[in-house]
Amino acid sequence: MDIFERFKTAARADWDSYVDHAFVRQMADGTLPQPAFREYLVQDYLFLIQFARANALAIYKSRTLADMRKAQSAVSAILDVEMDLHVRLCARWGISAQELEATPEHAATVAYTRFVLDRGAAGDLLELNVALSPCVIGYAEIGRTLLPKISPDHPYAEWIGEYGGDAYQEIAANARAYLDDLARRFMPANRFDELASLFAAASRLEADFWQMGLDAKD
Ligand SMILES: Cc1ncc(C[n+]2csc(CCO)c2C)c(N)n1
Repeated sequence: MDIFERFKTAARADWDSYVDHAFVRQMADGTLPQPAFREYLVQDYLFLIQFARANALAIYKSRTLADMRKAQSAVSAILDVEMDLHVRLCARWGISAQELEATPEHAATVAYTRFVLDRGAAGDLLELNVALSPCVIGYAEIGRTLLPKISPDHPYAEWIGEYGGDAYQEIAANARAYLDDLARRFMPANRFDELASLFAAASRLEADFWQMGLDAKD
């Protein structure tokens, strides 16, 4: 069992509240109201900006060039690829770049991203990567579960195809292997419980992020 599987098992209820959230179920069956998805998209843009900062923090927390390069490639993936993809997806949903820039962060966005940045700032490279892992790896799990259930004309096919597709599955598999490597290097047995509760907290904050979308009023 790799470390990610051990965290998931220890945090089962919180993990399920995230990957099996009502937002995800409604996205899967196509009943998710469009305003909920739009609210999610706008806040996810703001989330990604902070997520890039958290990966930049991982460069600073690294003590080897190999670790610095891992974090650097995550930063460039977000800044050079993911942000553009996201802005284009938003445009197809009628959300302009100006609207993305002008919208303030929702409390759920602030809570999640600043929690990750704070734990990362106070802790070591492993702690920061544990805080980031539900985000990176959870989306691959959700995409993989949803992809076989949808047809190409499904309203959320593009989002599901992105995260369920081979390219993203490989990114997440690499992140999972890297987390395992970090745990082998930096996690004595007596650190497991503390890191598992950090993993559980990040999973709950992901669930709250979905809930923010569902609570959106048009
Ligand atoms: C709330 C929220 N959680 C996770 C992701 C997934 N995610 C975040 S950054 C990134 C790119 C990794 O290189 C991916 C896939 C998201 N977008 N929004």
